[in-house]
Amino acid sequence: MTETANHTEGTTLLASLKKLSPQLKPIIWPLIWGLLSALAASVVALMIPQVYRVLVNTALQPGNGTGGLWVGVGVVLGLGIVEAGLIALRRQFVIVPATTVETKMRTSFYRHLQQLAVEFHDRWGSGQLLSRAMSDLNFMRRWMAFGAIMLVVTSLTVVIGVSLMFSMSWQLGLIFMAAAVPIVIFGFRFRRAYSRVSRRSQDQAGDLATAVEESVHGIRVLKAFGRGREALDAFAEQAQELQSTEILKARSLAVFSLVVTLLPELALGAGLVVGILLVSAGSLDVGALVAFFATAAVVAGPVESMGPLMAMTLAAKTAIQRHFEVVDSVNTITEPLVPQKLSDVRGELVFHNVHFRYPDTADGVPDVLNGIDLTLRAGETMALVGVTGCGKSTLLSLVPRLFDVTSGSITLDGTDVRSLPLNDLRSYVSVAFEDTTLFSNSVRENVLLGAVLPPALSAGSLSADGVLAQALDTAQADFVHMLPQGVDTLIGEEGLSLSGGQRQRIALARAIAVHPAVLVLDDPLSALDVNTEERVEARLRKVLEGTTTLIVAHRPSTVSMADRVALLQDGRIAAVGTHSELLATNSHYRYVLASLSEEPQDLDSDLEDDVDSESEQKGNA
Ligand SMILES: Nc1ncnc2c1ncn2[C@@H]1O[C@H](COP(=O)(O)OP(=O)(O)OP(=O)(O)O)[C@@H](O)[C@H]1O
Repeated sequence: MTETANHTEGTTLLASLKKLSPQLKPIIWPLIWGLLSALAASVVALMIPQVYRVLVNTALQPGNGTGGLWVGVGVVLGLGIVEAGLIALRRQFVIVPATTVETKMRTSFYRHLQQLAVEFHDRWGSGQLLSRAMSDLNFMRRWMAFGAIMLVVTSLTVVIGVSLMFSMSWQLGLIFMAAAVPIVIFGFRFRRAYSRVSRRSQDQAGDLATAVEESVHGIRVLKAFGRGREALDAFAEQAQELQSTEILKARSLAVFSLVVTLLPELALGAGLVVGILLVSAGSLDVGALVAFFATAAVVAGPVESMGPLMAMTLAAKTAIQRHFEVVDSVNTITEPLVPQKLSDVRGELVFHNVHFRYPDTADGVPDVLNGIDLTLRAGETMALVGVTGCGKSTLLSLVPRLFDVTSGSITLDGTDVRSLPLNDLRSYVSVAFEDTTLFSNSVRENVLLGAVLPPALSAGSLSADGVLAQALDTAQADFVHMLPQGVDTLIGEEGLSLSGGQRQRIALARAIAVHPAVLVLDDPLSALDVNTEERVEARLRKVLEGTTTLIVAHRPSTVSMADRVALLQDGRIAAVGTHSELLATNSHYRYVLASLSEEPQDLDSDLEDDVDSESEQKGNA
């Protein structure tokens, strides 16, 4: 299930701006200067018709010399240059502050996403988060730097311009104003309809981004099952829905723009007739008539831009809402109020009557974990066994607090894991999952992701290269040395493709490189062939001596490397003992073991073995 639109319709623009105010505060002065520059540019533009008025009434009158005319032309030219300069100044004032705010908001959005619990990410589609991090913030920046300023300036320009028009002729001014009444009424209706459709289009764009992300991520599955056609059809349908919304949005804006352009034009047409009648009746001079229409031409620009500016403002309002829906999401995995420090971590891990249920579990369904009591002695390796779906991965995810227990507690050396600072806990507990995620980085960076490296390492400890080599060796990931640039080869999504087994071994090396006190392994060897697994286990046993290890086992060979085995059944630990003890005494254990899967094949690893043996033979020859 993915979260898409938490519609917060009814939120006013003012409320949205209030949310944005902490971000706007530091740049308020550049924004004000930008606004003043834009306003000054508009005032200068409105002064030009007044020069025309003087020119028509004086310099252009018969008998006057050309001197006044040239002065007038010079003034108009000068005002034009000043107007252009002021427009450039507005950009200069706002560009850097607005992009700085955008970058800061994007970074804090990303930081918040990282801090939010896994439970949040389970609910939200990645495309929704992507579109909020990218296009919504882009909208906001463009609105801050341009839309908001121009909306204020445009409104003021219209007010000043219309006042000037009234001062030249109140009759013509009234005719022009008559057009404003239907525009205002229509504007209110437009605002409500456009807000709704703008929200829909931004949400649909997010869903579409999720669809692209999912199909790119799962391209192999789609191809293997020949479902490309269906995926394309579903995508095309979604894209068409977005297209319909965009058309609706554009139509709504087009109608509004038509109204705000057409009505003033009609009013001006009527005004021209009345104006000529007024001039011929001697109650208006020609200069004032010329200036009236020149001012109307200046005012027409801002009036026409009202539609797009309103649309931009409403889109920005939606973008602000969408942004804060994520930023205001409460992090359920929080730092302890009174953090406790562990001075020397031994690694004794105890589960005390642990209960857990996923937040969206239906009423009446029992807890996934229903009273887990389990003790892992410091340094011991314990395998966790149970039928599929019984909650093994869930149990493991509670140790590094990817989820928190619903009740009960988990202690590390007697301290509740919820009392430890999260960073400390996650440096004591290292995890490798069956589904491996590698980042678009070099092998080196992937493996050393969580490792504590010099100068933080104490004297006598391994260098970064030493840690890397040891981790790769333990995880039997020596194949990386055969990659084009060795450990500096780019892997992950944008790098070299690796086999499932190779990916698992790098992920295992990453967990080992941390040198944790507690290692939590969620079936990380599932894609390895038996020979490689045996070699990995032999190395692991040596390197991880003294490391408490909890390993989910799906194969008898994994179970056999453990000191003890815990059997998970119906949300509880049904039995704990050595492999042979449980085999002898527990029928459910025998049943689970018998149902464990056949050994998978890591074909690349076989190939590596072939290459290894070939090179050995060549070496011997
Ligand atoms: N994020 C989640 N939200 C809701 N329910 C979940 C979530 N993850 C797992 N579950 C449910 O919790 C139960 C236990 O799942 P879990 O993955 O822990 O089992 P498992 O024993 O590790 O299974 P397997 O051996 O197949 O890996 C399952 O019924 C599963 O559907």
